[in-house]
Order: sequence, then structure tokens, then C-alpha cells
Amino acid sequence: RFATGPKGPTRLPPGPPRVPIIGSIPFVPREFRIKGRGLHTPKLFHYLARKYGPVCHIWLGPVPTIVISDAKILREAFKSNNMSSRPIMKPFHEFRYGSQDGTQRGLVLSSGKEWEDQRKFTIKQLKGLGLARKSMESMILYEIGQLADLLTEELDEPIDLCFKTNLSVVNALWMILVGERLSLDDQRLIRIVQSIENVLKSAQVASLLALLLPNVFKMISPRFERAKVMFEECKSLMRTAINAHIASRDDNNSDFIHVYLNEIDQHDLESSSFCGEKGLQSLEIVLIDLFIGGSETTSTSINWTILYLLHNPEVQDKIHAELDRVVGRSRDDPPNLCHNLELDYMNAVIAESMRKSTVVSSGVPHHVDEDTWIGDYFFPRGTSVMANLTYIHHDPQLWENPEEFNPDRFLGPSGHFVASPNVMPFSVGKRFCLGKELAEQEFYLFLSGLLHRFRFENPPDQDLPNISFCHDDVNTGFLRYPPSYNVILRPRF
Ligand code: HEM
Repeated sequence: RFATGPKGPTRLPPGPPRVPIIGSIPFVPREFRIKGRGLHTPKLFHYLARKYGPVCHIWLGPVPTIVISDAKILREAFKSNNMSSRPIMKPFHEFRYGSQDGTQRGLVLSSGKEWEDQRKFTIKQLKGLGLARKSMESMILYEIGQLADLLTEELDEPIDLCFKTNLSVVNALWMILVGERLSLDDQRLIRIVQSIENVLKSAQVASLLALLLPNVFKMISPRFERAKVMFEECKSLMRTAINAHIASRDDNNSDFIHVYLNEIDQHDLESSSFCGEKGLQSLEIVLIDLFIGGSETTSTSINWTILYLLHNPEVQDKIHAELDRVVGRSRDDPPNLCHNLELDYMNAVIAESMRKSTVVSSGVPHHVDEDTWIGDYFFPRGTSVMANLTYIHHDPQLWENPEEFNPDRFLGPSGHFVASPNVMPFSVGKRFCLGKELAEQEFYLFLSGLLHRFRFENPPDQDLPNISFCHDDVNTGFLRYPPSYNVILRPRF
């Protein structure tokens, strides 16, 4: 396990004290502990960064977690091979065809050669399936058209957009991965979206503690059983889709499941994660990882952006003016990927929204495999490492008035969009989000497509929810959700 001295791992960076087994939890100030829901991780990590500096630690149970809150150090650290695996996450290996030692199938929680092989294959296939080709774009545009038509039936009245955008984003992914187009009221689609939502909501970061004390957690927490049921539901949906592909193997088919099954056929070495039954299990979990990784993240980012626009109507006016100038005002010609190059203000709004919302607020934990120095900071073997992305996105040394929603910070002197390396919602380094390119394209196409068709307004009787970071009381989980709100859609033409 970790490099220990008589009092635990040697040379940990600064951090709060701890007691045996439950670690630093008793020393976490009350304001960051939310009854029944665990720790408010984004706020707690902010507090740790301010109190203990850019690299500090906290004991979440019996294992120390190092929290990196500095953009430069994070880039260096996550570039290292020594920090690109995941901590052993028992008891979740039980859901994911894992072994007793906690190793598991799939992309998000696997490590070593299995992770490398699965990641390399998935990235190659996502590209091959058309990320760079027209087909992917037209699939997403079709979904946006469907969503816009559905929303047209609910114009001029307050609606909650979240579930609808989520349905649409999952449907686009379903088409890309499974090769099947579902209608937005298809009961299967609704079940998939609900199951993914439930898995994510039951997997709070606070249950990190649970991961670290797996047997205690399993015995006492109803959350574990709930998460297990939800995950099994997702698995059965994926297995049905895989079996349907196996039953009708068609060489003209080029969706993800099809190419993965072809890959399984190429492997007969038992040690390979693509071999035989293990390959089929890997495919199931990879699909779930892609759906879980790619659905709520994208739709939640869209929902944050719409809320920022309700707070800043002048920003929405500028977007509309730019869309009218670059794209025009015809329903038959929605914004596409070529327009993106000319939509500087839209790109600035997206970057600012990604910065402010940071939907995956602390990334996914990494594991230190070998003692490692990053500059002056020592990372002992066996510790977990988390990226304090929300803090980096609000770091006053990087951002002027970080609480302000100000897309202009990403415009150069001639009004062109200038990206910043310090906006890192997809994390950085060896393990950065493998869906980044797809997510960026979807986010841009959905947002610009909806804004092309509609104007978003705050219902007259609704007080806009407070969105400042210190008022965020809802977020204890892996994802940072916006507070719930309604919106009125007005047609633009
Ligand atoms: C706005 C949308 C998204 C955001 C903000 C986001 C963010 C992230 C972050 C922060 C990580 C953790 C990286 C790390 O461990 O350092 C991650 C991992 C991952 N994401 Fe995304 N993501 C998004 C969309 C997507 C999409 C569309 C997909 C796929 C369809 C996807 C699939 C994954 C997978 C499979 C991983 C695990 C990668 C690995 O462990 O190697 N994500 N994402």
C-alpha cells in the first residue's frame, strides 16, 4: 500500500489532522458536512486550498487524498505515468465484472494495460465512427431538430429543460454507439436516462469514504444496494443491445458495438481484456462508462449555460446578433461545425460557462503508483490524487473577478476567441476525458442550435436562483448540477 513511516505515509503535504479509520472527517468544518448527503466536496476543497495551499491532503477514511489546486502543478502531475491509474475502488468492482482484489473492467475505473488497451481502442473508434466526419455531425443535428420540434409544442410557458436536454443528448449517443435511432418518447430511452441519472446521483463523492471502507459501507448503506440495482439495470440494457448485434451481425454496420465485436473476434489471448466472455463484459462496461461519462456531463453543461444566460440577458442578445450575422435566420440551416470557426462570441460563452460551472468539479481520483516528485511537492506511493478543478477555475491569480460571468475575458483585442489553457473542465494529462472532442462538438451544436431557434426568458414569477459559488448547497456529488429552474422559450422566427 502506501510508503509508510511510523505515523503513516511519509512527507505528505499540509492538511487537517486525522483519527484512525475515519481520517480527517471529524475535522471537516460543519458547514461542509450536509446531513444525510455527506460532504460538500467542491466547497470543502476550496476551503482546503485556501487554508493549506495549492497541494494539500485530507484523509477521506484510511487513505490520504492529495488535492491539487494549481493549474501548472496539475498539468505536470497528471502528465506523469506514475499517476495515471485509479485507486482500487471496492466494492464497485462487484458491479463491473471485477476481481476480489478490486480491479475492474471498462474505462473509467480500470488501470494498467487493461485501461490502456480499452482507452486506445475507444478513442480510435470514436474518431473512426465519424467524430471528424460529417456523419456524426448530421446525427447530432438531427437530434437537435427533434428536440427543437418537441420544445416548439411548449412555447411561452415555464418548463424545466433538464430532463429533455438529457434525453436528447443520450439519444445522440445511443445512435453513435448502438446505431439505433429512438424517438424522444421511447420508453427504453426514458429508462436509460433515468438509470444513468440514478447511478450518478447515488454515487456521491462523499461515498469515497465508502469506497475506502468498502465492507462497512456495504453493510450499512442503502445507497450501495440502490447503486447496484441501477447499475444492473444499465447492464441489462446494454446486454440486450449487444445480443441484438450478435444475433444479426451485419458487415455494413459500423456502430461502436459492431466494431467492438469485430475486435473481440481478433483476440484469443486469455490475458487480453478483449478476449471471449471477458471481452463481452468489457464491452458492456465500456458502453456504460461512455453513457455515464457522456450524458449528464454534457446536458448539465448546457443547463448551466442557459441559467447563466437568464442571469445575463445582454449576453444572449450578443449571441443572437452573432448567429443572425454568421448563420442567418432559417430553420432549415441551423448552426453547423463550419460556422463554429466564425462564432467567436459563442465560443467565448462556452469557455466561460465551462469555467464557471465546472460540472466534474474534482475530476475522478487518480492513484500514485510510485513515490513521485512534482517540482517541490512529494506524492507518496499509495495516495489518491484529486484535481481541484472548481478552485482552478475560480483562482483569483488566474481570473479577474472570478465570480463574474464574463465571456469577454476570452476575446482578444480584435474580437476573436482566444482559448485559455487554464480552462480544464475535461481534466488534463494522460487520463483526460476521452470524450472531450465529442463533448465539445455536442455542446456547441446543442447550444447554438437551441439559441438559433429560441430566446430563453426567466418566467415573470420566478426569482432567479442564486448561482454564486458560496450559495451552492446542492452539490455533494461527482457532478455539479445547477439549482433547479424553469425557463420560457420564445420562438425567434
Ligand atoms: C461537458 C462534458 C464532459 C465533461 C466536463 C467531462 C469531464 C471529464 C473529467 C473531468 C474526467 C476525469 C479525467 C481524469 O481522470 O483526470 C472525465 C473522464 C472521462 N470521460 Fe468525460 N466529460 C464530458 C463528456 C464526456 C463524453 C461525451 C464522453 C464519452 C462519450 C466522456 C467519457 C469519459 C470517460 C470514458 C472518462 C474516463 C477516462 C479514463 O479514465 O481514461 N466524457 N471526463
